[in-house]
Amino acid sequence: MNETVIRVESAAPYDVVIGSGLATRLQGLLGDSVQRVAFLYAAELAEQAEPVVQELLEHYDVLGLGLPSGEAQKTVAVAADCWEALGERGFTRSDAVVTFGGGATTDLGGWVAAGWLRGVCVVHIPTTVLAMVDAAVGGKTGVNTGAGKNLVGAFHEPAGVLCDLALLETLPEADLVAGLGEVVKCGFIADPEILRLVDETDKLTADSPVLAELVERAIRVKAEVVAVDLKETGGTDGHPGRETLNYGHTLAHALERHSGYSIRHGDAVAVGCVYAAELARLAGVLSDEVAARHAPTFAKVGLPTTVEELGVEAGFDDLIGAMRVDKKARGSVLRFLVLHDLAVPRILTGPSEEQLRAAYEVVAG
Ligand SMILES: NC(=O)c1ccc[n+]([C@@H]2O[C@H](COP(=O)([O-])OP(=O)(O)OC[C@H]3O[C@@H](n4cnc5c(N)ncnc54)[C@H](O)[C@@H]3O)[C@@H](O)[C@H]2O)c1
Ligand SMILES: O=C(O)C(=O)C[C@@H](O)[C@H](O)[C@H](O)COP(=O)(O)O
Ligand SMILES: [Zn+2]
Repeated sequence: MNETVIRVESAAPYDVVIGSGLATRLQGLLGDSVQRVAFLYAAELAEQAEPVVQELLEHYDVLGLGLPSGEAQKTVAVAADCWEALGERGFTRSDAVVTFGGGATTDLGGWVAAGWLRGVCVVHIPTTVLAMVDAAVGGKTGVNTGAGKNLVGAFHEPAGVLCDLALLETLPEADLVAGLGEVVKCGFIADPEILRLVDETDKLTADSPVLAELVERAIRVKAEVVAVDLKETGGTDGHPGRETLNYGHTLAHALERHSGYSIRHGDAVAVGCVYAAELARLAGVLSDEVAARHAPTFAKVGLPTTVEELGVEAGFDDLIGAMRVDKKARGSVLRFLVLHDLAVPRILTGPSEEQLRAAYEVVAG
């Protein structure tokens, strides 16, 4: 397969490489001064990780750390265990972390790298669609706390991201579909061609060329946004900057927390985007037509579009508390990323409780 390289033009630019059999790229990304590499991998992916481990063993002193499955690894305790292991092995600032797994692993592993000695080199090898198009790119790292999702973390950009599409062959269909939640999100916030491709394609599988194009397009959206506003301080000319990537996430994160993290992030994002579209329509800033395009497009790839389809039992009052710890909130004022049109993202500040509830009725199911 041909390689595609997308450069993230941030303060310390790095490449996102899309291709197959990319392990041999690691040495070039890690540089010559690295002696020790902590290889943080989703333990259930030990077999898929073997070629990467062999490559690392040829060049480095490797500390393998297998992590719990999925969201269970995104805790302060798991990160603390990793830091203890790095300490015992004498990791210095010239050593590095390599992650291998889905978004939960790149978030946790990225934060371990961000925290160790206040920041060491990290390279991500994402193994899910979601991690390739979103979590591994852009340097947001972190873990969950009792109050909610991703509440502790740091911005810590990788030295590179290696997206081996062949790894998607073992990804369960439900996880592949969930990853498309973030891809369709990118279609609405920035690249409507994504929506056209989704509307015109019947089934997206791991080996489909359309999937490869969607992955590439979504990475380009993310790379462009984080290059101009890494730390989410805001955009210019009314563009919300990095907060754009948070479309649908205010409700999504609250639903994830309420479910005890038993639902997939990408599924929750799909419902959250339908909610944000309805909220924007009720606030009078989005047309009926664009709002109505949301649910069918997410549903086209097999994503849920109501809370009922997500399998979560929650009323509005069960969720509003968690929505208030959303990072876009300021004091007691909620701020939502909404659209004024396709690819025209804006912030909606302080919608009324009546609007928040009315929009929820539409997605409740
Ligand atoms: N930092 C960011 O910018 C960012 C962006 C989006 C999402 N996220 C985070 O990413 C997480 C969701 O990531 P996810 O959807 O990748 O889920 P995940 O990391 O929980 O992975 C889902 C499951 O798939 C398994 N898996 C991964 N790759 C596989 C493969 N190739 N074959 C077979 N099984 C495989 C994992 O081990 C896990 O059990 C959430 O915690 C979310 O908050 C972060
Ligand atoms: O990269 C970003 O910025 C995003 O908002 C991308 C989201 O898809 C991702 O889920 C992110 O982790 C959410 O960020 P958070 O700051 O709300 O935790
Ligand atoms: Zn997300």
